[in-house]
Amino acid sequence: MSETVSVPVTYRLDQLTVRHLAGAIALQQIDLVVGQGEQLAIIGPSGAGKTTLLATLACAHRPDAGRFLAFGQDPWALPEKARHRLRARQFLAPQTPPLPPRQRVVTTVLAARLPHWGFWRALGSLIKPSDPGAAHQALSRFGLGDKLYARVDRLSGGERQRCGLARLLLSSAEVFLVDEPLSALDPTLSQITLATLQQEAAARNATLICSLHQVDIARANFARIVGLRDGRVVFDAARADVSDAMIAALYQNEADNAHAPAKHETPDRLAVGACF
Ligand SMILES: Nc1ncnc2c1ncn2[C@@H]1O[C@H](COP(=O)(O)OP(=O)(O)OP(=O)(O)O)[C@@H](O)[C@H]1O
Repeated sequence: MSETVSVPVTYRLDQLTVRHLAGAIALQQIDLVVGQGEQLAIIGPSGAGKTTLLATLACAHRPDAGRFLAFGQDPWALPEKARHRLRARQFLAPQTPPLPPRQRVVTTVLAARLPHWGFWRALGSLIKPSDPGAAHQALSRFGLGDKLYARVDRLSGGERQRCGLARLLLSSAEVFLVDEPLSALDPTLSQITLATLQQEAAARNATLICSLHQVDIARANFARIVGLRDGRVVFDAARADVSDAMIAALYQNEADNAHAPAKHETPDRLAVGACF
């Protein structure tokens, strides 16, 4: 983000370092400024730190060093309740949303409204969905209108992923942090899904930060691209300034490592499944 443009800053990271519980550094010396309403893609090889960065921005993962401000505040200097309120302004959509398997889709999608409902309305909606029309509309935008009353565990992986994103539409979040939303989708659904996310973000001037493995899609659809590798920002540039050589360097040696086991594929993988 250009410092001369006077839009409110959603995130400011200065020399941020993040470790996982095991002690391994996942992000190091990250400098990043993201303005309200900006849309940017984070790309980089597997294990680069994309998911960790999104979790950190969502205030789900505490940094170890450096400065982190979300909406101008240091979330980790706030009391827990205030930090929770800050989290509620953001929607973190994980790659595999942790949806209750036996629930109907309509109930799952409407859960995005729970923070705004009182106890009795929330309880009542579990028995009789309180606004199925809104859930249907959100699902339809992701091509899932016919799944309103399906059970979550009868959905395909890609349907489940879009069901999680339909929740995002019903949230009141000012920031969408979306982790690999296209990983289980075919090319047509990928286009629909990304267009829906970008339109919704633009319509409510929400900040959209999306991690993507599809480099071509990132370059075609996002004005700003951040390249991460080994936990560091390799480039943070306008799309027009991202060259094929920069992309090649970002993914260099990926093919050599293709058969090595990913070191983060462990059962204790960061639990950032919540949508706030
Ligand atoms: N719970 C965890 N405990 C320890 N290390 C972890 C944990 N989760 C991730 N890591 C490590 O942190 C680094 C960044 O992982 P992260 O999942 O953020 O990368 P990524 O770019 O999202 O990868 P992918 O594209 O494969 O999803 C990796 O080295 C990974 O092994």
